[in-house]
Amino acid sequence: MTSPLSSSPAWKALLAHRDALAGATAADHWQASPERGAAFTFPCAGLVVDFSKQPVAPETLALLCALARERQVPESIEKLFTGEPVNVTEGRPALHMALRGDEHAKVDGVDIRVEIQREREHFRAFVEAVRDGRWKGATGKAISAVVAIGIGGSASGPQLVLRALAPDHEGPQVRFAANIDPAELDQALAGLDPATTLLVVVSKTFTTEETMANALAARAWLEAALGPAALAHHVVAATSRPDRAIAWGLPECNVFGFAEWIGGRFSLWSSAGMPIALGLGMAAFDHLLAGAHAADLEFRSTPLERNVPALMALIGLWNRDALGAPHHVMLPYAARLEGLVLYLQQLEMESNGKRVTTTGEPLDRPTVPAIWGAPGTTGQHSFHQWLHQGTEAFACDFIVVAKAMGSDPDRHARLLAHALAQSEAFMDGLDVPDAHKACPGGRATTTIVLPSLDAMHLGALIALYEHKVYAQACLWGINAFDQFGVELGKTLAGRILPAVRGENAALTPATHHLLGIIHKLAQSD
Ligand SMILES: O=P(O)(O)OC[C@H]1O[C@](O)(CO)[C@@H](O)[C@@H]1O
Repeated sequence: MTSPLSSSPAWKALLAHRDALAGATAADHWQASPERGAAFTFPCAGLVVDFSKQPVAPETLALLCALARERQVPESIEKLFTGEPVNVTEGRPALHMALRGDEHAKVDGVDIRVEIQREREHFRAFVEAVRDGRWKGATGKAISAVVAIGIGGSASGPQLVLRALAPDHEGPQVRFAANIDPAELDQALAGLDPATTLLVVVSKTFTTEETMANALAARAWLEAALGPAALAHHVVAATSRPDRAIAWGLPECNVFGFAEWIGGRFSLWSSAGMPIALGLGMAAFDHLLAGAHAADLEFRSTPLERNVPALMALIGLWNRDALGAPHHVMLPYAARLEGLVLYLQQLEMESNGKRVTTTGEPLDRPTVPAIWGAPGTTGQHSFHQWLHQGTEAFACDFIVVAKAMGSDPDRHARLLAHALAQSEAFMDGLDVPDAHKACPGGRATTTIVLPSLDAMHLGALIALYEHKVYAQACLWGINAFDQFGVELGKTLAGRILPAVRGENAALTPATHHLLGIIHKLAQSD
């Protein structure tokens, strides 16, 4: 049984400390200690993370680290890296780090490095053949476009990375189709020539409804133009169930495997990252892995007091559970990091959106806050009003890139000025007599600075958040690696579908009522 946080002596000490702080904000702490910048800023894997605008005093960090020790976070980190079955409900390890470093040797007594190496070589040879034109389509033409079909963790990582890095790399254009809404695949295929298009079906399970329906439709599009024999030249799969991909009709050599102990939302480092490697090249893919590996090494070996992912987790817990902030807003000040918000929503909310402990007892504290956001400066003209003058408590992460991206250093300077201005405004607010114009300030923010937006630093950034999520799960005593909550909707959709199609199906009165409205409107002129 995992003991509840509220009975923990370290947690009680933190709550007493919170009460003693009497609502002191980061601005108050800055006023008391103008040197605090250096004390609350830490490097990690080439990034620099500034926690100085968080409402924490040195003693807060010390107490949070004591809590982490009491909750055995260092031991849990070691369990993660040594391949213990930290995914307790599914009885398996979560060893995505093994895809980006070779110090993780064994699962169930078997040396996993051999299989990882074999899969990576198969993957590398294929990616290079496609990119240099040796891989030919059914009519002898090289591939110039890739359509990646997958959803959730089988899409959002590659989408994030490609949107961030494709402008700096040559390669085939890569499009995505995730949603079962036919509009999405139609749009992804629009204007493409089947003879020069490669379909990459990414699905850990190879059963996900959206992916399988889209894959079938895309296959029909291909075969209508090139005939059934084209499949072997134009479709590949990345999956942990190669048997299913082969049964679906793919030749074995077109199927790129990855292990079952790689969770979907942690899979971009595996063959599920195929769209990344095809779009950017193997060198960039290797750099992405290297950046993440650097973050892994630091997470595993740095003492808690300077361990950035652990501090992100602890300060997140402080804001969520001690100060009661139900929102965590992600503000990448880089248009090319647009995909980060959706990616982090799945990573954090699918992992830690839980209400029971690893042993099934109800939790006595709230878990992950709602994760949402948008790139700055776009979001400034949308929800920032709510952030500055709304009534809800939130914490926020700024992600900024120091070196200019794009064609115009001056607009990059303006972008940075806005990031700095927002972070200052959130902390200091505006104290004026006109209540309509006053901003309370006192908002908690962390700023993560990337020297430049490249594969290495992006890999490190993603790994920081992965490890934050795990450390936070350890603090709450929950399993970050399952997602049983998503199953209910899938089962119900399967039951309701016949009725939507006009066939017989038992519906609840409420669903019957709503479907009646939809059917009526669908038939109206
Ligand atoms: O890769 P698969 O098996 O198609 O699953 C896609 C996604 O569906 C989920 O299982 C549930 O949304 C995610 O965890 C996963 O990333």
